[in-house]
Order: sequence, then C-alpha cells, then structure tokens
Amino acid sequence: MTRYTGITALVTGASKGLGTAYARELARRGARLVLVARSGDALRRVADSVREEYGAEVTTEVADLAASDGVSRLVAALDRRNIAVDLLVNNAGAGAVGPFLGSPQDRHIDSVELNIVALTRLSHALGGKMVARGSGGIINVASTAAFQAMPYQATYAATKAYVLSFTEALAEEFRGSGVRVMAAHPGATATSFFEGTTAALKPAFTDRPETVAARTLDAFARGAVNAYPGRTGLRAITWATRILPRTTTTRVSGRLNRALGLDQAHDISTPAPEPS
Ligand SMILES: NC(=O)C1=CN([C@@H]2O[C@H](COP(=O)(O)OP(=O)(O)OC[C@H]3O[C@@H](n4cnc5c(N)ncnc54)[C@H](OP(=O)(O)O)[C@@H]3O)[C@@H](O)[C@H]2O)C=CC1
Ligand SMILES: CC(=O)[C@H](N)C(=O)O
Repeated sequence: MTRYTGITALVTGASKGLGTAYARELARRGARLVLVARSGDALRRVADSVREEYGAEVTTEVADLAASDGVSRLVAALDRRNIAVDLLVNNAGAGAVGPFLGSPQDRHIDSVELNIVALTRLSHALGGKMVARGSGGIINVASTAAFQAMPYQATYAATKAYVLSFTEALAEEFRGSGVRVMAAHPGATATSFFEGTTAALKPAFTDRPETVAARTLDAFARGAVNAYPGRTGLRAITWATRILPRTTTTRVSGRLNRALGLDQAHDISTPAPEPS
C-alpha cells in the first residue's frame, strides 16, 4: 500500500487528538473511513467535517475498546456492514501519569487493556482477514516512550514498549504476505492526552498532530517498519537509549519527568501524592 486513494481505513481513537488528525489526513489522501471511539457525538462531528471538507465516505462505530467484548463487538459490526478494512490505524491509547501508587489500579489496568490488549485483538482479527486477502496494512501508534522505562509513566511506557516489540515481530512474520505493519513513535504532541490530570504538555516541546499524522502516513507509504514523525531530535533520543545502559536511561528519564513535575502529577479526581 503506497497510496491511500480508494482504500478503507479504520482509525481507533478518532474522536479527538491524533486520531482525528489521522482521519483527516487519510480523507485528504482519498481514503474511505471507519472512525472508532467511545464518544459518539464527537465522532459524528469529526465525520461530518471530514465529509464536508474532503467529500469522504465515513462510517462511525462507537466502541469501548478497553472493555472485554469491545473489539469483538466492533468486528461483528464491521462484518454486519460488509466492511473490509484495508488499513488499521491502532491509535487509541491512554496512560496514567504520576507515581505508580498514586493512581488507582484500574487506571493502570485500563491502559494495558486499551494500549496492549485491544491493539493485539484488532491486529489479530483484522490482520487475519488482510493476510487471507493478501493485502492490507496496520499502523500501530506507539511513542518515543517505547524506547526506555519511564518513572512516573511506568505502565504507559511499558505498554508502548510492547507495541514496539509486537509490531517489529509482526512486520517480519507478515513479510511477503502483502500486509505491512508499522509502528509510529511520536514525541509529545499537542492533544488532550493529559486531560483530567494535573500534568500539561509544554507547548514549546510539542508537535502538531496534523504534522505527525502526515509524516506517519508518508513513512508507511515508503515501507518503514518504524516511523519517527515528530521533530528531528526525538529520533536521536531513541538511538541514545539503545546504546546507553538501561539503568542510566531509566535514571535520566526519571530525572526529566521529575523536572517536568510528573512526580507530583495525578488525576484531578484523585488526591495529590505525598511529597517524597
Ligand atoms: N499526545 C502525545 O504526546 C502522544 C501520544 N501518543 C499516542 O497517540 C495516541 C493518541 O493519543 P492522543 O491523541 O494524544 O490522546 P487523546 O487523549 O487526545 O485521544 C485519545 C483517543 O483515544 C480514544 N479512546 C480512549 N479510550 C478509549 C477506549 N476505551 N475505547 C475507544 N477509544 C478510546 C479517545 O476517544 P473517547 O474518549 O471518545 O473514547 C480519543 O479519541 C495514543 O496511542 C497515545 O499513546 C504517542 C506519543 C505522543
Ligand atoms: C506526553 C506523553 O507522555 C505522550 N503520551 C508520549 O507518549 O510521549
């Protein structure tokens, strides 16, 4: 898949943030869309604007992908509508921020269910159909967080390390099948990722979701297995973490997250952690 014209692309987490940017960029490049998220109204607003702006054919599917039957219900809905997905963009993702023990257990587990379990289920269900047809593609949205452990975003970074490893393995397994698999590793991007928490993205260090989406799709069209769609320096950080001892990179990433105040971050609905 080197062009997007006429394909059917399913984007998870399309109601806002990077998912909306992927949807808009795919529509601009001529794709039909299936947009998935929990918030039906927001999804429909994205669908309406994409139809109006690009004349794209857009279907919406409301689904809680972190629920145990979320993916199976979504796949059944696609089958009922006879929708064959050519490109799966596993974008929906979330993560707790702050000390590990400062967030309720479920906050961590929900991110594992969404970032790992749902992504794996969708890759299996829709990837299987693609391999049977002999064509298709999967883009898994990981993060630069995939390349090192991250104190104060411990589960989040660990889920993204899974996405990186899983994607590289599938890309090799599927080689020659007509189905390509790629992981995208954005750095901090201006979305509502930290909404509902006391943490905030620093505008000077964030990329625009539109730029990240366009670079991701360009990299997939070029045949990349890993894409680094953020600003240039971010890729160099992922090299450094492959060369330095893991204890060093973990210490440095902990220090950086403390400098960003993430050691004090918490959900607005839960109390602040005790200062250490
Ligand atoms: N922003 C950043 O700095 C970076 C983000 N990323 C990754 O990019 C991806 C998109 O994140 P971003 O746009 O920033 O985050 P946002 O919080 O802005 O958007 C997350 C999207 O995921 C959807 N979503 C959340 N939970 C579920 C669920 N249980 N079922 C279905 N959909 C769900 C949300 O929709 P709804 O609430 O309607 O369900 C929303 O559309 C994630 O995988 C994230 O890890 C990677 C690197 C950097
Ligand atoms: C700002 C973040 O932590 C972001 N989700 C990332 O993956 O880098």
